[in-house]
Amino acid sequence: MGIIINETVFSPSYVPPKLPHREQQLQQLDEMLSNWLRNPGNYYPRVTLLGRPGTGKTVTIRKLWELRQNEAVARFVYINGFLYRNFTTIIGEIAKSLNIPFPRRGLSRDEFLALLIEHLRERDLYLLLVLDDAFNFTPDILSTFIRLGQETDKLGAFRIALAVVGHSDTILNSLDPSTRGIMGKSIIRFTPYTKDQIFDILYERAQLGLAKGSYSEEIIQMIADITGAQSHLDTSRGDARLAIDILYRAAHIAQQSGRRQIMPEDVRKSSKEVLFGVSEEVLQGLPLHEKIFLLAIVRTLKSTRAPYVTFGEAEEVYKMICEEYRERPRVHSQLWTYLGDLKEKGIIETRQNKKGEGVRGRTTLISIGTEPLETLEAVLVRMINEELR
Ligand SMILES: Nc1ncnc2c1ncn2[C@@H]1O[C@H](COP(=O)(O)OP(=O)(O)OP(=O)(O)O)[C@@H](O)[C@H]1O
Repeated sequence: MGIIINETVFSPSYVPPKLPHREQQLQQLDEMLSNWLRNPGNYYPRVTLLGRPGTGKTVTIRKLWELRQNEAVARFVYINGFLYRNFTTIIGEIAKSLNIPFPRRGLSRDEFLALLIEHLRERDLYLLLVLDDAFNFTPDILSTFIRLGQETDKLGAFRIALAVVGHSDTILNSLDPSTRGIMGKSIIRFTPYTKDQIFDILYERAQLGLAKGSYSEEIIQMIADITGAQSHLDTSRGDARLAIDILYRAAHIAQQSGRRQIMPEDVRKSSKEVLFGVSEEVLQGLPLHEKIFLLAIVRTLKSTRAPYVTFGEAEEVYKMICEEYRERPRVHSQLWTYLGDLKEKGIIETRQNKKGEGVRGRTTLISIGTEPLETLEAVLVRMINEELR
């Protein structure tokens, strides 16, 4: 049996049974929408979901629908802004998902909109319209659909609830003030996932999709470390999609090589496929002893085949390499400075060990997640040799 036991778990449209760390957002959405979904028509609910890519906006709104669809009178209509950008394709797609016969062209925008509302009234349909990745729409088109929800039919019913999904406030700021006013302040924010949060998400996904025993907590942690944000304010990371992708690719690589377990090197390879690896220029710019220290980390990781090494282990190996090269080792505190710099440059990751990880006391654990060790070692050795020649 292979490592990946359920492919669908890794597909983009999959909605997992649980959404760790999105309980609050889900509840907010529920409060804003579920009454209307059950008993629509009296008002126009609208909400904006904002957050960086991969922070769970789409999956959270899909989850809300999954939870409420049985009791809902309204329908769910999902429009992806990457796929449908101009007015006629959007309105055509709405009609298609409601099974409404609709002319493709020949009407003005206002006529199309009036026709849609009329069809909704005739068939007594209500819809929760989700405009995902709405930054792909021009402000003009977005405004049109925001305003559409304000229209009532002949009987005075509001037929539409609207969820606009985007990456940042820019999407609202680009609207004219009165349309922005319609969306109001009902914004739900999705902050970048921290390392611990990504860990939880990945662990659940691994349990659902991978064979038992094919992954270790350390492997999951390793991926969480390279993809998770340092804090909720760190917007350069925190993308759950990327993390899941790396896990999937690593599983695939391990499976392809006929193994039953994912190894750290699989993670390095797969993350290199999706992240930018370490550039040679950055390596070249490091001081000689920072290079040697990095080489020590690489060699320790290689020889132990573990995802992490301790600072102490790396320091030992560093001293040995210095001896080889007949270099005087730099002092302990200098190595700490190097470590900080290597981390800053995204070449290594560090974290404090947790209890029971087989290391006594609190130690700093060092890992390299984005570059296969072989290549890194070869490049470093070449650079160090050149410098010492
Ligand atoms: N809290 C979570 N629990 C489990 N899986 C999650 C969670 N958040 C995100 N994911 C998963 O991460 C991936 C990306 O999530 P999603 O598509 O919802 O992100 P998004 O914020 O809509 O991103 P984008 O702005 O790029 O569209 C999906 O596979 C989703 O299932």
